[in-house]
Amino acid sequence: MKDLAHLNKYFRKYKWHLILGTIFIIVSNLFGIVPAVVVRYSFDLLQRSYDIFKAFSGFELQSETYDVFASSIFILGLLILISALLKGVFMFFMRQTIIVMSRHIEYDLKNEIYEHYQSLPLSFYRRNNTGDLMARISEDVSKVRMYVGPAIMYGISLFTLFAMVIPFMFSINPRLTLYSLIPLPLLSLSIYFVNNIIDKRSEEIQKSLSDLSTYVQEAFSGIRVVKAFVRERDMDQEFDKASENYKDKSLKLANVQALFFPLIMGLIGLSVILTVYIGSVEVFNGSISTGVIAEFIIYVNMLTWPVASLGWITSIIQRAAASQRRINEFLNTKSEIVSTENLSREIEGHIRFEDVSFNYPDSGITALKHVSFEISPGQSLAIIGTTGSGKSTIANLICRMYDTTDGTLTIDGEDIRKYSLDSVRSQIGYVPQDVFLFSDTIAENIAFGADSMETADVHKAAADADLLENIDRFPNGFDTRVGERGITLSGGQKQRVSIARAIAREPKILILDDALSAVDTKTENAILNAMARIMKGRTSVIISHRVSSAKLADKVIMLDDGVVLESGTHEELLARGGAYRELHDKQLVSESEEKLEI
Ligand SMILES: Nc1ncnc2c1ncn2[C@@H]1O[C@H](COP(=O)(O)OP(=O)(O)OP(=O)(O)O)[C@@H](O)[C@H]1O
Repeated sequence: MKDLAHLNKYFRKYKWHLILGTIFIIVSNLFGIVPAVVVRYSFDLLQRSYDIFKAFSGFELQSETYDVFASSIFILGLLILISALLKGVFMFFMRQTIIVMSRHIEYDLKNEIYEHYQSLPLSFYRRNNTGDLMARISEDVSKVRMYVGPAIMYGISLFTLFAMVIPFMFSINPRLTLYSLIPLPLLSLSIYFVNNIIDKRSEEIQKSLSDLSTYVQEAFSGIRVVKAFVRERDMDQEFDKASENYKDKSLKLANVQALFFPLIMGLIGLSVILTVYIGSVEVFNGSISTGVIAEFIIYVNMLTWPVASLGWITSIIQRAAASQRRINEFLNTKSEIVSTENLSREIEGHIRFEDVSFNYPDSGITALKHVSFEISPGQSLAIIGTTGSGKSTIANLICRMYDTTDGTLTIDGEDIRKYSLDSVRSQIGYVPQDVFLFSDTIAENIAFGADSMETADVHKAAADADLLENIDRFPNGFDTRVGERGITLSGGQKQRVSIARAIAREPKILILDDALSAVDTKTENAILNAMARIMKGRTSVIISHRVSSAKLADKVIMLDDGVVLESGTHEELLARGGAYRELHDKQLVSESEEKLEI
């Protein structure tokens, strides 16, 4: 329950909704009680009028007695109608305040979680899967909303109604009150249990539905592989299985739901029978009038729903507490990547790694061992190495996705930790290894890195990334939508959109992480030449498996298993005749073989 305390700040924020809502609940309950009292008066009036009516039998006055009775009943009926109307009006206000408050809190909480997610480091995203992140911001928040909305509303209503009605009933007749209320706790308990079963089964359904959608999503994003390997029938059968599982779970839920209403109706019926029986005994004893029986039946009906909702409210609160616990778990996760001095300034692009070692926090893998190198402002550095040698890790450290385990990384002579994260990252153009495009237009994808960008700048970036010719061939040009994750573009086109996005923001440091792997050597050369022009006065880091990417760089370092094997210029390394030379010769041979095959 203490987990729900996180929401108190929101109750404070929306205190007027809560206070007004409570007042509306009390007033609407008051207007609910009035008809019951009026019904008692009406019954008693009927009894007395009938006695008088009989006594005047055969006299002229008899019809007058009837007229008086009829007009009194009319007024009482009108009173009931007005009370019902006013109750309805105040119920409307009650929902307009409390349920509206719950929607505001839901909105605020979602924003709070989303904002917090964004501040968390990459390691957090590696530890938690996307499904879990999404579930906490959608399903868990919805469960919490049920607590701040309906549960609070029905809880206050229940409390105020009990406080008003039960003492009133006792003041009329304690024995009848006790008997008519006996089945109600039973009702509350059974609803609590049935509701728990319903919730558990609903959760199972939710889980099988999410399995089903994950399956479908994966099947469609991998549709190329599915078709190429002719696995459609197999995938069909798998879908059938997942779908059947969902159907079975839904049928099981329908069984319990079918029990819900008969149970409530049965217990209400029991209360009414007890009220009529004990009420009749009391009438015979002369302690109450018959009108009280009718009045009590109304009270029992009035109390039934709130009592029934007690079981429901309890299970909502339990579930909300569990959901809020999960949400708090994420909200209490703090990012260890924080700025020490919030330094925010324009950088020149001087990067220095000093004896840097790095272990990935989750796997414990040592990706870099005592790495040292330096890039002066405006210089370009190529990092060449085999798979898993630690090249992307260097890019991750420069973008401050992680902090070094040992050694220091400085930018313009200042430890990278001193800079504000936004300040560093906004001056870096990063082209990641696994290109990610948003399902938007090409122009929007290129302009993504800036708050606003002129069309001319978008076109210039596309031209520099050697993309213009391709775009001109699309019927909608820059307004071509790239489909989910860029499915409508070729691998090389996607890479070049990603490069255009990075250079469009005119970064001080540009990092290309194996960004030219999907383009041929000719395009690679064209892009690198354009890059040399654009990056004049800016620092660039070109990560690649291919020696051909290193030719134009001012400096080259060769990595192997997290260690810098060789460093120098392309020519120096070739002349040295070491590992770089070996790789160069091997790649030269395979390239000429490829050309021969063509
Ligand atoms: N997020 C991660 N969590 C744990 N270990 C990682 C993570 N990313 C990379 N590694 C490990 O760190 C080592 C270096 O990986 P890195 O991605 O830097 O290599 P790379 O040289 O860029 O390889 P490639 O050229 O294949 O992309 C590898 O052994 C890899 O398994």
